[in-house]
Amino acid sequence: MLPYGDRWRRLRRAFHAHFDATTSKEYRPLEMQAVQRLLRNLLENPDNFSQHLKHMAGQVILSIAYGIDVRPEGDPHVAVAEAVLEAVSVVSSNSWAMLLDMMPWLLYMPGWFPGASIKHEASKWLPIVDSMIGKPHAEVKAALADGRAPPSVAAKMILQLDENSSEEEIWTTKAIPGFVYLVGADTTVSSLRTFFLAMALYPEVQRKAQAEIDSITSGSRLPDFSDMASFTYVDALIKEVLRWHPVAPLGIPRRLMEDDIYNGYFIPAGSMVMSNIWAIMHDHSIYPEPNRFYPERWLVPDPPPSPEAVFGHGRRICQGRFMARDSIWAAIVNILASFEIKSVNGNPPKEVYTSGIVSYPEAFELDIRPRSDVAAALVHGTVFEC
Ligand code: HEM
Repeated sequence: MLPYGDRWRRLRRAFHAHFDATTSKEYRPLEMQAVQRLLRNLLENPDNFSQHLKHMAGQVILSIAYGIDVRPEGDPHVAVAEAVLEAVSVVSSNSWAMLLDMMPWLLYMPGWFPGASIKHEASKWLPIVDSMIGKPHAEVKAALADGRAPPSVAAKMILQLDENSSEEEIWTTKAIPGFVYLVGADTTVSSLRTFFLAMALYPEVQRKAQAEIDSITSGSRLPDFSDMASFTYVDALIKEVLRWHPVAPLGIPRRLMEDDIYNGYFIPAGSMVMSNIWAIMHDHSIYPEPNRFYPERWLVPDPPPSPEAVFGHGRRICQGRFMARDSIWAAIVNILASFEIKSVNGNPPKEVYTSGIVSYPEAFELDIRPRSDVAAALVHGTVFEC
């Protein structure tokens, strides 16, 4: 994570140009394409739903960031990116990232020094990160030189470079598309796994949402972005997915730039501060029965504040939130329109989450079937060929 300062501001501005509310809408066709592939995968192999979610998130991000048309199975770019995510999740779940942030000198300690195993860990995964970022970037450059590069964030950024571009500007064309995968894929997968878990645990919510979708599509087509304003209950369900188990329960750690006093406590400059997003989203006085998955809480005349805080706040608020919301929306409405999600043999999955910066429901099994023959035919019929 870059410290606050001019370089961070420039990076954030560059990111914003590709992921603000307006530009993010340009990615909707790519998101829908990945969702349709997800539906097909769920139809063919429902037990592997978790893997299909990873593939979907990978497809969305690699196509937006690099214009990569990922293979339906065994795509090498997705495989490398998944290895990186695995490494990131190991590092964050062991609190190494935080440890390193607090004590960066650990990197310079000899291997026998307590805590210095982080150096060994980092040395294992840094080359993988490098290959994840460096390889697709080189491919885009080569494709641009041949005049056959599809539109992508990387292509747009490379084309903006000229002979006067600084080292930092060149680095940014690599950093931004790579960063999108690092922060975007895992978070999207986590929210969608939470969605599956909630649907198995709260079947009456699932039924209500499906009834609303059917009332708009008559069950004769799959929903698309033009239906977005028509869904009220589904909208509330998605807010509840984000609130019920926030993807990053303690946000991303921040460091104080100057001394501060909060509630009478003196906090010196340089202290690390965490935002307890989980506590904000489980405040009894604002969200009664906070542990219950209850979309109706958003449908009263004076609803609670929307769960914006799950994306952080202030000058470091999540920059991918517009795109993330669209991907999650497209996946959830289409899954609800097409599939029945149930516990296996009436045994509800356990609501157990991993720790780490990004938190996931631990592995669970589901019984996922098409809602009808018509739903299965729609899934088959509308998949874009990749
Ligand atoms: C459900 C999905 C997501 C959730 C819940 C989420 C949540 C968060 C949170 C809590 C932060 C820390 C904000 C803070 O410190 O106040 C963050 C930062 C960030 N997110 Fe997301 N995120 C999601 C998806 C994405 C996606 C898809 C992208 C990229 C397209 C993205 C890009 C970023 C970036 C670039 C930052 C760092 C901002 C900075 O430090 O300046 N996120 N996200």
